[in-house]
Amino acid sequence: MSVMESILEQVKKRNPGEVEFHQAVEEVLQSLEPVIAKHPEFVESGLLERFVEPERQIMFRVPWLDDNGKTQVNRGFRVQFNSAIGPYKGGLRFHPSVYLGIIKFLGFEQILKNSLTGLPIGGGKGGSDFNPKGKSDNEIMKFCQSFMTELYRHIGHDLDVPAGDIGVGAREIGYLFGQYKRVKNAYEGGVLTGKGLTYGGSLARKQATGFGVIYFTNEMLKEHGLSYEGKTVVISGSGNVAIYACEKAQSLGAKVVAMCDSTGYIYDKDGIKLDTVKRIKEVERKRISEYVKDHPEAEYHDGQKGIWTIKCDVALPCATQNDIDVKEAQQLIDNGVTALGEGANMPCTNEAVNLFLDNKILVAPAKAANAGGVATSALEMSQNSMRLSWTFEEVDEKLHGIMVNIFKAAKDAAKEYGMEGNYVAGANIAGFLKVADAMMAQGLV
Ligand SMILES: NC(=O)C1=CN([C@@H]2O[C@H](COP(=O)(O)OP(=O)(O)OC[C@H]3O[C@@H](n4cnc5c(N)ncnc54)[C@H](O)[C@@H]3O)[C@@H](O)[C@H]2O)C=CC1
Ligand SMILES: O=C(O)CCC(=O)C(=O)O
Repeated sequence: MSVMESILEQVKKRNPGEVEFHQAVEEVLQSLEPVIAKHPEFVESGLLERFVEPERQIMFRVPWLDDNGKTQVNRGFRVQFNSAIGPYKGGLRFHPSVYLGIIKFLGFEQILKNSLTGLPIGGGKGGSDFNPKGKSDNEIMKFCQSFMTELYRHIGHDLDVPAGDIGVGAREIGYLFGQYKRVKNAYEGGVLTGKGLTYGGSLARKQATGFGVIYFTNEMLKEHGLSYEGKTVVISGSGNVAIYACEKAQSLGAKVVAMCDSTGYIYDKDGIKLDTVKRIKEVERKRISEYVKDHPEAEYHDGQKGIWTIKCDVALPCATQNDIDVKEAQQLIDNGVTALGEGANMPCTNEAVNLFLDNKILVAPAKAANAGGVATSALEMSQNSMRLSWTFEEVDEKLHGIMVNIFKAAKDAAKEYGMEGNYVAGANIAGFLKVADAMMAQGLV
């Protein structure tokens, strides 16, 4: 049994049933085979065994009263995975599917993603199995207050800095920040990112992940003599990442023809009218099916997976994990897809990614392509420390520069390790080397 196989076996044994975490670890370990061959000291020092084991995992009860005065109990999580290069940093996800395995896979991916940004941030992730869908504002606030009443003792601007993810946007961050300030009796702006603009948030954070996906994929397309101009694009999701990926792709001349939510997808052959999607999702918080009321020429279809049967040049999964399996990947390939940009975290199964790569489809991996969000969170932390605010253009320019650098790092690492054009392996290797170097320097901790 190889070193990597035995580490993966150990991960499966130690974390039974946490299939998403196993999947994320397996994918990364595979890419690191050539790194280990070049760096036997990583094996000798047991670095990989430490790399796949979170530094700390916190699970807690979150009791709250619903609008009927009934007690509800959810479970809260924060996995502080790796602090070799900076304080733990990563979002909070509120979704009924959340359990320790999901948070652990997200925290693990966050280590490498945050390293790729070139900024001093370690990896962590948190969340709850709380379902915000259908809850009143009052219930969301009560839940957030109860969640923070426990979480506050585990976070801090030099310790662990949460932000948003699925189900956690500006509204939730506001309630979480308010409660943190109250229980700590201190205004510590840098303890959360994704804050509102009136209390320490950064311009362009809202747009950053989606814009970053397009900046990264655009670099990848350019490298292969292509561009977004005139390309047909399909985007899964209609949340924060999907909306701003759509906006930037459209501004580069692409035609985005489809988007979805967890119930179904819309197909507008003339191009999605993004203002309508923003109103439905950001203001009214309704279903994507509402779109066809404004645009009867468009189609709505129940079931979200059907979106991948639509012919496109570029596919951008921006919803959730394992959205694209082998079946959907094959449909995209048969329909002539050229490039895939992962906006969501781990939106493709490992088998689907390998199928794309075997068919010479360009793949922009999530850890690199969606790193613009956390990078801009780190820029928000910098502004909080300096007690000043940059303009939208300043932040956007820095974000663009970061995404260009990440592409170059992934490209160069892939080439150096004999896998030219494989940005999946390149991103894993480039992200890992920095963390591994810091872990070696810091000794057995
Ligand atoms: N918000 C951020 O800054 C970042 C988010 N991400 C990732 O991007 C993805 C989307 O996150 P956000 O846009 O922030 O969340 P969001 O809560 O704003 O939107 C989530 C979207 O995904 C859809 N969705 C959720 N579960 C689904 C399912 N089972 N099937 C189909 N669609 C589903 C929702 O309907 C919604 O359109 C997630 O994988 C998240 O981890 C990655 C980097 C940063
Ligand atoms: O902005 C952040 O700190 C985290 C964003 C996030 O959760 C992610 O990159 O997946």
